[in-house]
Amino acid sequence: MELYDQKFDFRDERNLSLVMDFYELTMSQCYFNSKTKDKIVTFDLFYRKNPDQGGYAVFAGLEEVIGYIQKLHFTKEDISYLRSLKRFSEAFLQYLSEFRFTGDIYAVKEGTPVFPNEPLIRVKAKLIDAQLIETALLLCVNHQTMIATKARRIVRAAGGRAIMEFGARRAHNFDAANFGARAAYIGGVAGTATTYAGQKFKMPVLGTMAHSFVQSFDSEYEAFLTYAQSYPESCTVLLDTYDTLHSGLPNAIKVAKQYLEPNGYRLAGVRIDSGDIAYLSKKIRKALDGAGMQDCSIVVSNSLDEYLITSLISQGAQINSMGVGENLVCSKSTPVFGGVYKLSSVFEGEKNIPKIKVSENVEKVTNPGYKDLYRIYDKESGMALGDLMTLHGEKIDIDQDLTIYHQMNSWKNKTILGGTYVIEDLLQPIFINGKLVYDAPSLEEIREHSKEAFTHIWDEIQRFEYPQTYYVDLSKNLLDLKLSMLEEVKHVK
Ligand SMILES: Nc1ncnc2c1ncn2[C@@H]1O[C@H](COP(=O)(O)OP(=O)(O)OP(=O)(O)O)[C@@H](O)[C@H]1O
Ligand SMILES: O=P(O)(O)OC[C@H]1O[C@H](OP(=O)(O)OP(=O)(O)O)[C@H](O)[C@@H]1O
Ligand SMILES: O=C(O)c1cccnc1
Repeated sequence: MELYDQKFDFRDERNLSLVMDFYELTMSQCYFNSKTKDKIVTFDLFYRKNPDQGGYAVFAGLEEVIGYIQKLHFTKEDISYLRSLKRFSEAFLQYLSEFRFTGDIYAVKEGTPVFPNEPLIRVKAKLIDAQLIETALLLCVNHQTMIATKARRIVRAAGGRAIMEFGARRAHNFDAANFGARAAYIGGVAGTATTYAGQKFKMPVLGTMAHSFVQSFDSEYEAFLTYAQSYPESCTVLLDTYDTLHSGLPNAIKVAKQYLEPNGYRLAGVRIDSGDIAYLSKKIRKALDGAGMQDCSIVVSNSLDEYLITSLISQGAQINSMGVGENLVCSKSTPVFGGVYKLSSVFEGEKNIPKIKVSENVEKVTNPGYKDLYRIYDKESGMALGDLMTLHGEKIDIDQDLTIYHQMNSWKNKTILGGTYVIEDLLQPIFINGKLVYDAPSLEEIREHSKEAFTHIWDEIQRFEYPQTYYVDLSKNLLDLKLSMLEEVKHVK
């Protein structure tokens, strides 16, 4: 079988099959030894809390999930290693050596705004197949969704000013830098400083210059001039190596006037990387404008995040674009996205038996059953009214009134009048019987989809402070099932 039977922007040639928690393998051997081996089950991947007390997340990481599943196989070396652990029978190792994922996977499109407790990925597969992919699914989705969400927040704060992703040097490792750049692009940044990400994911690469460049010349002027001579059409100089206002700025203007402009070019930009950004940027704007350089951009950087950016803009800082590193690529304020993967049902022949995970903490009680997920839009405004989980196969007639229920309480419900709404099936087929059926969009298309999808989400959901909670509701059938299962569990206890 071809490792990749689909065109992707990025192909990871590494064999990452064993990037799985050891218990996936030990449990799978138990399934193999028991009659549960070929049992068909369903799992949901979902998360419980929005990052940064925000109102949403941006789903990302699916393409890497697809790549992993397509390639998932155990090589001779993998099998030898597993044998050396003395935990696995020869029969099971033989089974693993022929293993390929054979199940169905449905998922939300990358870039889609998503909300707590709804299935972002739904797996229907043999128990072993569904178990073995758990770690990779969570790893890819948790990382990239976290970064895409952070990027979206930073881009929103920037209010139309371009954000450059500068994080590779602070990223936790190579993959975090590259996939972080990819996810940031989905979240709306203009490009990345990480050249590899540009090459592999076909996203724009951007950048200015470092302090070391300026330091390496005898004078700051000479450094700026040398750079301008090499890149007369796209020269952005760094002002703060010695003294932003008294050395960097006059030298930048001097290079513009004495070299660039006489040769028919303009100084593209100046970057500030320390000091009081609001104060300095205002002074710099005034000086540049006074020198007839209204088109020269002011780029700022220095541990920026969505809150600092909001503050700088409210202080009247004169900023055209920003470089953001550590707070974006490490999602410093919310460094973990808590996606989980829970069993939701088991098939016995054609019969589907819903399963629930109970917790003292009401928020941690899972939504049972093999489910579908719909987004409901107001027909007139096009705005999303909420998301609805139903039992798989429940039909929604958009000409009829639709009552949607809170995830725990039947008295908290809302009826949407028939004819006033439209629905979107959010779970797209990705794999059917192990075969990839998804025509993966390009990264550019994913980014566009994300931007467009957010125009349907009310601003009240997207704001940073105390955002409104987006409705993620249940159909009556699903709520009744959940409540009756909770009652049953109470009796069992
Ligand atoms: N006007 C401002 N309002 C709020 N925060 C600001 C403003 N100007 C700069 N900042 C932020 O304050 C922090 C200042 O960082 P820091 O204390 O390291 O000073 P610095 O200017 O970077 O000094 P250094 O010369 O050591 O680089 C940065 O995160 C920066 O983005
Ligand atoms: O602050 P962040 O949001 O993480 O953005 C990246 C930072 O990395 C660079 O600094 P660094 O001191 O590493 O190198 P430099 O000499 O190029 O400034 C750059 O100047 C930014 O300040
Ligand atoms: O191009 C830049 O200015 C840049 C890139 C990475 C980190 N800091 C700055």
